[in-house]
Amino acid sequence: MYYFIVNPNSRCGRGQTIWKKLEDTLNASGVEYQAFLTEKPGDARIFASRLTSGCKESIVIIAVGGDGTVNEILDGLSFCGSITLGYIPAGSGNDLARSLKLPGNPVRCLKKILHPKYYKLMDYGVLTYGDGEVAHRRFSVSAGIGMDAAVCHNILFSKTKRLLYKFHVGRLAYLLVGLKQLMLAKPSKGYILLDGVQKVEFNHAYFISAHIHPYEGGGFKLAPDASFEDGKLTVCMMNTRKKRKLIPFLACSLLGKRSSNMGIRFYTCKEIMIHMEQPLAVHTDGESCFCQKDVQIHCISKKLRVIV
Ligand SMILES: Nc1ncnc2c1ncn2[C@@H]1O[C@H](COP(=O)(O)OP(=O)(O)OP(=O)(O)O)[C@@H](O)[C@H]1O
Repeated sequence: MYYFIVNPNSRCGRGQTIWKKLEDTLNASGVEYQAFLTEKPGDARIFASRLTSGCKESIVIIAVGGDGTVNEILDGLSFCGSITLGYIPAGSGNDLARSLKLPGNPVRCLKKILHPKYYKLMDYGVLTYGDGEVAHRRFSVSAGIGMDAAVCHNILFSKTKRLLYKFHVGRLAYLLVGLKQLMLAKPSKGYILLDGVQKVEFNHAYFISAHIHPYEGGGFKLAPDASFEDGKLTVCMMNTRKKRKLIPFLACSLLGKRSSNMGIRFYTCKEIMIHMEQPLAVHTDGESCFCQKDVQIHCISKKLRVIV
């Protein structure tokens, strides 16, 4: 039995069309499946939780949607028995699919899942935040604080994105929101603590992102060396006095090239504590974790079995 968790609203409604095609293929192939369609944010987490809590048997869950849908599913999983995750990208950014090199065609992706040849044990990250009540949120691709998260927050509630998708230029929304946030962005003082021992202070950080996979924000290769199988986070920190230095860095990232920008620093660690002097936007896989001054992020090694 295959369990599908589908976000019909992903890519501004394209998820619904993609699911129709997948349903036709599934019905024609005669495989046994059950589908759960989300109606609102948070539903994918509830479905994943219901399917896995207390389940000691092997289970295959297939996510149909964007990185946000995978994020919610991962966040809802109870690792009681053996869980295998299949993923059919139907979102706007699809950074996980890009990194795993999954087929762009949803039906081809489905066939790959129904006849799997390769599996990978993937790391995932956990972000911890909150002063009084501490909250945890898992992520599969990346988590960040600062400008990158502000872009994600803005995109989540953007009306322009929906309009641009109607004209098939949805990715332009990321660029426009990115430019707006670039103009608004203010650097912050603070420090990071790597693996509880290495403290690094900074005065002009625009964002700090911790990666399991190299991409973020719909194709920005912020952490080219990130590996999802090394049990570690690759941390990317943009710390510069000159805001204009962000432009060549982001342009190189979008082109998938390595930047020689002096303001960018990379670290590898199992866990990181980030302190910012003022509350800044925080995201996990593009999903909002509100504004925070302090967050902790750690990596769980090779826990999630994924069909690739
Ligand atoms: N039925 C629904 N209606 C409205 N929002 C939904 C629904 N189901 C899920 N969501 C929310 O939609 C958001 C985005 O979903 P998702 O990431 O799958 O698509 P996307 O934003 O198009 O893709 P990407 O994250 O790859 O850019 C998530 O925050 C999720 O909680």
